[in-house]
Amino acid sequence: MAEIKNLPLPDEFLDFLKENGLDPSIYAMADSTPRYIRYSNSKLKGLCRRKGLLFQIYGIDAASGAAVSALNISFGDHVLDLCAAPGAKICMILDILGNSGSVTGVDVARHRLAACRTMLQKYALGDRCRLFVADGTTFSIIPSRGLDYDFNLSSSPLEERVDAFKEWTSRRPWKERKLAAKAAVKGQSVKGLRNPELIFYGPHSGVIGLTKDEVYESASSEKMTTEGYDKVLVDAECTHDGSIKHIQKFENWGWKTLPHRVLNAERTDCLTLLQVTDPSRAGSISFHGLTVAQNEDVVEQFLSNHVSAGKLRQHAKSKLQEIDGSENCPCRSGQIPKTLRFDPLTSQTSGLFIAKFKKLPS
Ligand SMILES: C[S@@+](CC[C@H](N)C(=O)[O-])C[C@H]1O[C@@H](n2cnc3c(N)ncnc32)[C@H](O)[C@@H]1O
Repeated sequence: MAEIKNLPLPDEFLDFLKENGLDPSIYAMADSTPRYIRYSNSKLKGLCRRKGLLFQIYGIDAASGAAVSALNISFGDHVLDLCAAPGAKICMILDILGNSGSVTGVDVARHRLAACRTMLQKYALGDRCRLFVADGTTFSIIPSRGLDYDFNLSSSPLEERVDAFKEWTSRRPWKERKLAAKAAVKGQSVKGLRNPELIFYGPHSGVIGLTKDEVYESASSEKMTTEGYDKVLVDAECTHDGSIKHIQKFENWGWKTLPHRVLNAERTDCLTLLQVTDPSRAGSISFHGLTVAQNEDVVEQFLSNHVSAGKLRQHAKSKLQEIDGSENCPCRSGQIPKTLRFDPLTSQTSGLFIAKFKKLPS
């Protein structure tokens, strides 16, 4: 593939970069962007013990890895990944948690989340994971904390609980699929998105033994705060101008389609809405665009909505946090202190912006 600096970037895109104070040379390292992998030491040891030299590795961009590290995941955390597909970050989160806590992955794109499910199964990481096709801006299902269904302690055995979830299988009975399709059509919201639809759950995700009403119960914002997630990752959709890999795809898609696909104003506005979504407890957000409008401006907007519990009571106070270990990352500070920018040229990653917030007690 030719170096990206020699690619025929359309004038509109060059103007866009200029307007945003971005130097087109940030795309010059396209051909030499290294491939990154992550492997888990404990897993490596365990697997090596059991299967000789076999060990498990998977690819993840270093900047994406930094977005997950920013969460400072602790043993037992219940983590919400609001834009989860196709799933590189959710794999890393599950890998860090091991046999503790849980992860709930949400994405509006069913086909992308189905690809995420395939990845979880391929890497055997789905044990404590649930995947919901849902709109992250309105998602309000709390984590299941009773993660192991206890047949002995339960007052009614699994078979007696009408509608109770049993072990997940990709081969759902025809009747169940028909009912789900009917419910999905009924549940169309004003935005045209379906009500949450559970498309995968692991054996220790807390779903088995619960009824549909229990699994899909929508929590009040108060309950979401007290019983919600310990960490939230919002890997928001954006124009993707910061992603080298995305820009390279226009070689196949045609450069003329770039202004429509990347710079479409309506799309950008709608995405900004997601980017100001309130993470329910503590979380990091990461964006793949490089413009100030998609990054620092969103952080400013978020903070102004959350700066004072008294000012806007529907939002709890939030504070920007320092990202631990950032001194060892190939990134620089964003225009707002404590935020990080990985541009493709200096970081040799595919490009990312990261901000970390902590919800403060009101
Ligand atoms: C940058 S990708 C996420 C990449 C993913 N975190 C990973 O590590 O592979 C952004 C995702 O956000 C999803 N998305 C966009 N709007 C959404 C919304 N309102 N609610 C949930 N997901 C949304 C898109 O479908 C897309 O899969």
